[in-house]
Amino acid sequence: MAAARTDGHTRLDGVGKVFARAGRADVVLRDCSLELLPGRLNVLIGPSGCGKSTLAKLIAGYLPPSVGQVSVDGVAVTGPSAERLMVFQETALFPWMTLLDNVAFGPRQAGVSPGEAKERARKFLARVGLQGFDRRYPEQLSGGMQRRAEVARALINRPRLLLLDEPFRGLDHLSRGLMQAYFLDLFEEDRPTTLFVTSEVDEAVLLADRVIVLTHKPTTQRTVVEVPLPRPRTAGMLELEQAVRIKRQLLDLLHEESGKAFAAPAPRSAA
Ligand SMILES: Nc1ncnc2c1ncn2[C@@H]1O[C@H](COP(=O)(O)OP(=O)(O)OP(=O)(O)O)[C@@H](O)[C@H]1O
Repeated sequence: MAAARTDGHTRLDGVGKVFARAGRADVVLRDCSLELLPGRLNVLIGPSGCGKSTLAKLIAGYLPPSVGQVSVDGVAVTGPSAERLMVFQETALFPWMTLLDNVAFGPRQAGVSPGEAKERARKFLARVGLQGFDRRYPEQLSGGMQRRAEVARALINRPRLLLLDEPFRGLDHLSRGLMQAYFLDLFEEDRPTTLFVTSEVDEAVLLADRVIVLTHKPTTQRTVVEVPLPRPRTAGMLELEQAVRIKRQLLDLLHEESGKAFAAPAPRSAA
């Protein structure tokens, strides 16, 4: 296992996010302060609709905060950057490029020669079990394979920060398990600073070094739950007493926060 990366330290300080919807202010985040620790797999979990994707997009620089500041390694985030890469549920592979060209795209943009970029891309495709699929186009692959290619396409660039917004949502149980295993393998090799958004408690415990639990909307950090299970991780570890205990703790927190969401009146004021 390589040494963990030391960059990508991310902070949200007093962040608020308000959307205007049908003439009303929808306060999604309010006074939200939290940190993503470098070289660690930071998982973000919270009640349905609380603003997990919004938070990931603020860090990626796709959305500006209404108030407060987002910074990475002490530098304020003011827009998207190749140093902060985001993987979504929906495929973002270029449909007109082969898998190899899709994965080689980042290094090519960074000025790496075509031969070297393709060589590196082949290695990354092999690491996600897609050797032999170099010449296929995205539409010729299953959804799970497309997402594996996408994770390879992000990681090949060695971003300062890797953001994944429920990348395995909607996959069947077996495909999801396979994706998690490939992803763990990639993460444990390079230990990039990672934010992984999920709504699945099992997935959170299996992957995370630390789980950031969000409150109901208007959202802020409720608490951070450490997951001190050893690495490399395997799905079997979810049966360990320690894992079961953490899972129960997370479920209790989520039930509590989801319950509050039902009890709370619709927010009207700005953050
Ligand atoms: N671009 C936008 N314009 C207006 N409202 C938005 C926008 N993006 C998100 N919202 C609102 O912000 C709230 C939080 O949405 P978001 O998708 O961030 O939550 P989530 O926790 O990721 O949801 P889920 O659990 O369903 O994945 C929702 O009420 C949503 O309608």
